[in-house]
Amino acid sequence: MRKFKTRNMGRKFVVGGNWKMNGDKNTIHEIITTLSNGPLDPNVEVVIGIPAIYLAYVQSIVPDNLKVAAQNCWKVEKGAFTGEISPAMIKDVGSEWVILGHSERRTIFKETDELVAEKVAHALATGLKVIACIGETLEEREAGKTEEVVFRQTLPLIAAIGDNWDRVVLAYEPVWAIGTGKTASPAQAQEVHAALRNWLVSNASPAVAEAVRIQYGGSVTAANAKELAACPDIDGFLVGGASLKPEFVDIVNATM
Ligand SMILES: O=C(CO)COP(=O)(O)O
Repeated sequence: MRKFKTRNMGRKFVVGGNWKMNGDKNTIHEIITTLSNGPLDPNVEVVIGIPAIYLAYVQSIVPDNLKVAAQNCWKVEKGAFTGEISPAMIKDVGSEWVILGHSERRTIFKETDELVAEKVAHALATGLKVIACIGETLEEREAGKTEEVVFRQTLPLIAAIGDNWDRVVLAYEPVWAIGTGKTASPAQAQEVHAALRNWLVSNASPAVAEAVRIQYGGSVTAANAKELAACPDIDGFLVGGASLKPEFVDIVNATM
C-alpha cells in the first residue's frame, strides 16, 4: 500500500478535472474505474467536471471520495431558458459543485464578468460549491495587464460570494496556457496567485485571503504538477486534457 502524508497547511489541496465536451459512456466508465482504483491521496479534495448530460450517470457510479461538478449553469432556478441547466437540477441529481466563468465560456459564449458573478451568486444561494475561473489572454499578459485583468474579473465575484467564501475555490487559468502545452512556470503562476491573495486582503478580507484556495489551470500534467504544487500560494489544480487520462491520479497525488 502507498503511504499518504498529511500536508501541513490550512488550505486543503483541491484538484479539479474539467472534462470539457469529452467522453462517452464507455470512456467515462474507464476513467471512473481508474480513479476508483487510484489510490488517491485522501488529504486531497477531488472534483471532476462532467458534461451535463452525463452528470446523473457519473453520480451513479462514482466512489464517495470523488465529487462531481457541472461545467456551467444558468442564473435562475427554472423557466423558459431552452438548453440551459440550473443549480437546482445539478443539486437534484446529487452533484455538489459547478465550474463557472471558464475562459471557454467567457470567450466562445461571450460570458461577461457580470454574468459570471450572477451565476456564482445564484449557484451559491442554491447551496452548490463553486469553482470560479479567471485568467488573462496572451495579448493581455504581453501588454502587462495580467493583474489588472485578474482583479477586474474577480471584483464582481466579491459581492456575489458575500459570506459564502467557504464554498468557493478560485481557479487561475491563464488562457494562453490552456490546451496549448505551454504551462505557466511555477514562478509565473505563484506570482499571480500571491498578487491575487494580496488583493483579496483589502478587497474581501484578510481572513478570506488566507483561507481561500486558488487552483492553477493550464496544461497541468503529471510531469509538471509536483513543481507547481510546491508553490506556497498554489492550492490545487484545474486540469483539462490530463484529467481524461490515468495520469490524473498522479496529479491528484502531486503533494505527497
Ligand atoms: O481549461 C483547463 C481546465 O479548466 C485547462 O485545460 P488543459 O489542462 O487541457 O490545458
